[in-house]
Amino acid sequence: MQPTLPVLRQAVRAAISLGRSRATLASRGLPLAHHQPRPHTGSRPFQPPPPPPTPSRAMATRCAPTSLSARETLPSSSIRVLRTVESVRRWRRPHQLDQRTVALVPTMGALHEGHLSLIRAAARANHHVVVSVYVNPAQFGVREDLASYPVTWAADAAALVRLDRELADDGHNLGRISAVFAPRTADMYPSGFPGQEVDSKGSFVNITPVAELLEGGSRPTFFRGVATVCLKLFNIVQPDRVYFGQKDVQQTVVIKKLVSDFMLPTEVVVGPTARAEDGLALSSRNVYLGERRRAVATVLRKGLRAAEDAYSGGARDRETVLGAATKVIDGVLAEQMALGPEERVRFEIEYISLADPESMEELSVVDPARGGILSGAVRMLPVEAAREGEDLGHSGGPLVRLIDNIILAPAA
Ligand SMILES: Nc1ncnc2c1ncn2[C@@H]1O[C@H](COP(=O)(O)OP(=O)(O)OP(=O)(O)O)[C@@H](O)[C@H]1O
Ligand SMILES: CC(C)(CO)[C@@H](O)C(=O)[O-]
Ligand code: BAL
Repeated sequence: MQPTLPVLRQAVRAAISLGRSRATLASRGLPLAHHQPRPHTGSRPFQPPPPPPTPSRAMATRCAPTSLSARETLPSSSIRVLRTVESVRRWRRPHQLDQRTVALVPTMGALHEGHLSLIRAAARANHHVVVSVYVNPAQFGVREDLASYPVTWAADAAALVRLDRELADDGHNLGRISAVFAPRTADMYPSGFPGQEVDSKGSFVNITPVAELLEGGSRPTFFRGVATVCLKLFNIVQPDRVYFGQKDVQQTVVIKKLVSDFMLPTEVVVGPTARAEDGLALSSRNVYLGERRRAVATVLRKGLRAAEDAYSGGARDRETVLGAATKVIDGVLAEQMALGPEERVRFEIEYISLADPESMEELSVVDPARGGILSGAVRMLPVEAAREGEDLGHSGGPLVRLIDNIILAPAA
């Protein structure tokens, strides 16, 4: 049975006014989008590491050591492909001695312009850029669809080679892409993969309370997995700088705390959110929307922009700032629900937040000297009735969860 407009409206309001991390309508499962691997067309295929297994302790410890050529590179490029901790350490050592700066851009692959913008920023300011491509099972909840997370190795390799050429041709960069680090789970979790359950035992990094809020409320093991894998990556690569995207704003807060609380000798650089022309934040998951849902997926961005406008217009209190977002989101919902099942798009706002930029705690009033973070998550529900020949997105258009945010900068 599908929720009625008033019920959906009420859920949006409830989530906003209570600052909760889940709307009451939202179910707890978080299916991630499915993926069709793209065929490789090049003559020297980039051999990907095995796709992420559905991890189990037994599987992670059973994996055989990788035996690959010592000097593997991406096709037609000098970009080294490093697969083991030891190979990164060997690559890294001379750069420590010759005082060349090394930047790390951690990714889960399925590269898009957002990732590339981070790599460009890293190349501008560092001698060497290492891009890690690793779908970290520990940050996926047990009900999330780790097995079908997009894995596009050949396309990622081609994108990195293209970008590296662009960086070489542009005289303004200090460095280029020197290496891709694509490890296996057995290498990243040498004691055996600890599992994805909330009560899994293992060596974890917990950055609380920030990791429990908002995204962490919806995805209870998410930031534990992110902080743990990032600490591993930082220890392996020993980067002078690490680059993260503002799109995952709470992740940047968690990483900054990780770096400062564990005295890691690296600088955290946050790159702006790369967006499509209509403002939708680029995300690996957008390909699963299909044209109909893609057109409405900007609803979160529109709501956040309205809240930002309210703030710019002088509003400081939560009700007025977030009320502006609710009004816009309600309007989009009303428009959609007036349409028939073959035309409309259904969505659920999971949360809309106005939070402190350092703690991510909800604010009732914004102190302009500190600023704030407007953020939200929307669940784009599968279409109810497909039109004849309609392209519903990759894998038939599953539920897609999207996030976005706007930083309310502190007054100068
Ligand atoms: N649109 C974007 N603009 C800038 N940075 C981005 C953008 N999208 C992702 N990033 C950053 O790229 C890094 C790797 O992110 P990730 O590989 O998870 O991509 P993603 O598109 O966010 O995928 P997902 O759909 O799983 O959220 C993170 O630091 C993330 O914040
Ligand atoms: C930082 C990260 C690569 C850790 O797996 C991931 O959370 C991501 O892609 O944002
Ligand atoms: N960009 C965040 C990675 C994730 O959603 O798991």
